[in-house]
Amino acid sequence: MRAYLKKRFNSFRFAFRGISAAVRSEPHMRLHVLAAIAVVVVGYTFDVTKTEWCLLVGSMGLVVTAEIINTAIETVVNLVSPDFNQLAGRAKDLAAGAVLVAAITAALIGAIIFLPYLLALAKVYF
Ligand SMILES: Nc1ncnc2c1ncn2[C@@H]1O[C@H](COP(=O)(O)OP(=O)(O)OP(=O)(O)O)[C@@H](O)[C@H]1O
Repeated sequence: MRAYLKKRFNSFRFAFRGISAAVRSEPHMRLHVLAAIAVVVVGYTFDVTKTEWCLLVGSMGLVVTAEIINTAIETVVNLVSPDFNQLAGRAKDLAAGAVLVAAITAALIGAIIFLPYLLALAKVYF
């Protein structure tokens, strides 16, 4: 039982080490984290509903997850194919494409949620 718990604990430790490595090594990852903090601040400011929070949290999780997987793919490609190789390039382009799709999806969800709040605020002031 003790060995089992230690193994599970180590799995979490390695996973957190992976997240930390992505944040430290990837400028894009730091941008996603900053964007997520901004979304949380704006969400609190507008007092968005629970359903809207779920969509925002889901979107942020999607983008950060995609970026971590992209970083993992880039790392493996660099390991197995440090020299130019068409397939290596395609693998990296595909992984980067996944991040872009996740980011566009998150941006659209953010716009759908926040635009009505922003328009209501604009009506009060203008
Ligand atoms: N070994 C390779 N062979 C062929 N093309 C490559 C190779 N490495 C990179 N490329 C091409 O260059 C592009 C950029 O690669 P790079 O490793 O710099 O990724 P990046 O998106 O700039 O990563 P980062 O997130 O670190 O900024 C890839 O998407 C791919 O098209």
